[in-house]
Amino acid sequence: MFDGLKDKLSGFRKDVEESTDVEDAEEPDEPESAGTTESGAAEPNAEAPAEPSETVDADTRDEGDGTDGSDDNEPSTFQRAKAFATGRIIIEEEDLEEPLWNLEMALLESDVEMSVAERILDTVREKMLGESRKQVETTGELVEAALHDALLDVIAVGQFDFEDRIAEADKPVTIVFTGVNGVGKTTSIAKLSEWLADRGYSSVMANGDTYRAGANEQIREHADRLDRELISHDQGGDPAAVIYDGVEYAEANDIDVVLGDTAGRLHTSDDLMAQLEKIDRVVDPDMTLFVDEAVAGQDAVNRAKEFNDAAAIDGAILTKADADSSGGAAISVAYVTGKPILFLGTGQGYDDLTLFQPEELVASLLGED
Ligand SMILES: Nc1nc2c(ncn2[C@@H]2O[C@H](COP(=O)(O)OP(=O)(O)OP(=O)(O)O)[C@@H](O)[C@H]2O)c(=O)[nH]1
Repeated sequence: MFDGLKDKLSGFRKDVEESTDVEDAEEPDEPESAGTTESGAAEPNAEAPAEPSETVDADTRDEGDGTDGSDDNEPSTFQRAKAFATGRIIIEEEDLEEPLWNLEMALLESDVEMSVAERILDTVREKMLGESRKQVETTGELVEAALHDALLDVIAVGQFDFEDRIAEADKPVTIVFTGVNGVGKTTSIAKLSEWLADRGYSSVMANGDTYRAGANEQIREHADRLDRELISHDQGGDPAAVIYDGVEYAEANDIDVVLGDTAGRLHTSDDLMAQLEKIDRVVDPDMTLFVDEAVAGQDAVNRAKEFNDAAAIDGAILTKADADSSGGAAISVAYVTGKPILFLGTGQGYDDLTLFQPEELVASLLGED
């Protein structure tokens, strides 16, 4: 999952390391950095000899000089001071120019939305040139920390605990699903029904997609396989009325959650809005979830924005993440809509629905797990 993006992010780390290595190699063989660094920080040890041939990552090796008698495995205060004094863990703006340009291109190629890529670059730049550089020991760690914060900043927008939300809401909880056809919306409803059952919540499906021929049969197959009740009306019926019947059924039968499908995009966003507004008026759903496929990349991001503009969504489910190498939609949807991704679809089975956890995704993208 998202392997292309993982490779590109590790490319940035290498770029920065190479760019700072070149700088080191070019440094003059004198301790002329004594005084004040470009950042204005005072030199902790102006006597430290410069060692221009060393790379950034070698700077914390204990050279056995015994200056402060510290543990062999720990970089000594002297060594940290020396690294700092010789500028080896200080990243200059110019060191970042080319790596950041490459990173921007890599993000855009991975279908990360433009404003999201810019936000990531701004955060990386700020973290790498800012105070945090003093707390890390190598360029690799600095890049890692900056990317971690920058990715989390965009991915975790609006996150809430879905399970808590279900647990705390009055029952039945009504969830309406919206999104274009063909992206895995119906399968996701079935998967969520199973996910809820695994956590002790019963659910009923209501087919508000009264627009498309064959929609009833399609969702019926899932309902039958999972042994769930399905509420449906004939094609051409009123979607709000179907979901209303679903809520009535849930109330009468002590069912915890109503999962209401809808017809997705109608002819215009006015139609869509009118449909969802009517559902809002008639059943006042607890959540409206937008479903799209991760593999659609930039198209999925644009649709998420469109649907959120037409009728506010509460969160998103990205399907087919198992088949997506780029990761652009997973990185971008929350930042662009202000609403969180709540689940990833990770396969065709009913169990292939994974709660979206920003920290875990970032760790996996950066190879930290
Ligand atoms: N690999 C993979 N396939 C998926 C995933 N989710 C759905 N699919 C497959 O995508 C295909 C379309 O799924 P459906 O749920 O039928 O999608 P749909 O026709 O868009 O449903 P509607 O949106 O209601 O029209 C099916 O073959 C699903 O098995 C997923 O997370 N990973």
